[in-house]
Amino acid sequence: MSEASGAQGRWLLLDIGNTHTVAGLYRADGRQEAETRFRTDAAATADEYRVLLRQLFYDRIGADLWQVASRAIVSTVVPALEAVVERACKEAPRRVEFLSITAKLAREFELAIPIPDSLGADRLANVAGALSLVDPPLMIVDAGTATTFCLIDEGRRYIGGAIVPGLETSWRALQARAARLFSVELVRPETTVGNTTETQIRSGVLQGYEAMIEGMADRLIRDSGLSGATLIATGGCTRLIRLSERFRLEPDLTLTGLYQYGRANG
Ligand SMILES: Nc1ncnc2c1ncn2[C@@H]1O[C@H](COP(=O)(O)OP(=O)(O)OP(=O)(O)O)[C@@H](O)[C@H]1O
Ligand SMILES: CC(C)(CO)[C@@H](O)C(=O)NCCC(=O)O
Ligand SMILES: [K+]
Repeated sequence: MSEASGAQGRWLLLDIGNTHTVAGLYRADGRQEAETRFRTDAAATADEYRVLLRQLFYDRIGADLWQVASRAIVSTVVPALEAVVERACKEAPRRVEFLSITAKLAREFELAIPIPDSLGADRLANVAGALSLVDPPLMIVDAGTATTFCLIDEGRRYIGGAIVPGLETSWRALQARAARLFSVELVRPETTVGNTTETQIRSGVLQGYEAMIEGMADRLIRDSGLSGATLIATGGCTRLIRLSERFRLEPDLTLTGLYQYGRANG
């Protein structure tokens, strides 16, 4: 078998968030070969997506993504980009099957909520990913543009959670409204007691956010009755803060879930 044909049948996994898109190239056996991250542009065209993805992956795998990918599995929380990425796949030089995560697809958990279609595709993927790693009950926190919490009970039922403005989202909102506050590099301070504007911002924005996540986790577990739940954390913001040891960090959780959806569907 030639090198080129040996590298076919890869799965392109795309987690399109409101701020960033994470793209992974996976083998059908679940092994990750490459990952890349770029800004989400809700106005991007199918041609732009195809070229951008080809370039980003060429740097990592030294091959043309569109020659090696056989399918694309996509979670998007930006509705306009679903059709765009589907077209990018359709117009690729070789056939790339397109699968978009919705509440209607086959999955290995139940959605025990009144409006299943309203749940973000990234959260569906997170639940699928978490269940492939640990036994329920479990709670997921994903800290991005928004910070989402998802609760899954012992019977593999998603029962609900919470949505909180993201760390950077809330800090930017405050900067826009407070005339005397200025931008600082978000480096975590060891103490919550700041004695300059700069150190107080670092304390409040970073340690304050940790306190929110730790406190919300306690309340969600208390109110759901899911005592003993395993706590899983993901999202780029988890790099800026330090959560307690009870959180298991899984940076690739959403991609892992997209892979699980791919296995359950086709
Ligand atoms: N690979 C990375 N290297 C350094 N910092 C990162 C990285 N990924 C994320 N971050 C930091 O974490 C923040 C949030 O990242 P993440 O990608 O999870 O969320 P987002 O892009 O803000 O949201 P969304 O996933 O909703 O688009 C970023 O703004 C950045 O400060
Ligand atoms: C909450 C976000 C923005 C997090 O990315 C996304 O999952 C979303 O748009 N969700 C829709 C609302 C919901 O999940 O209930
Ligand atoms: K995300």
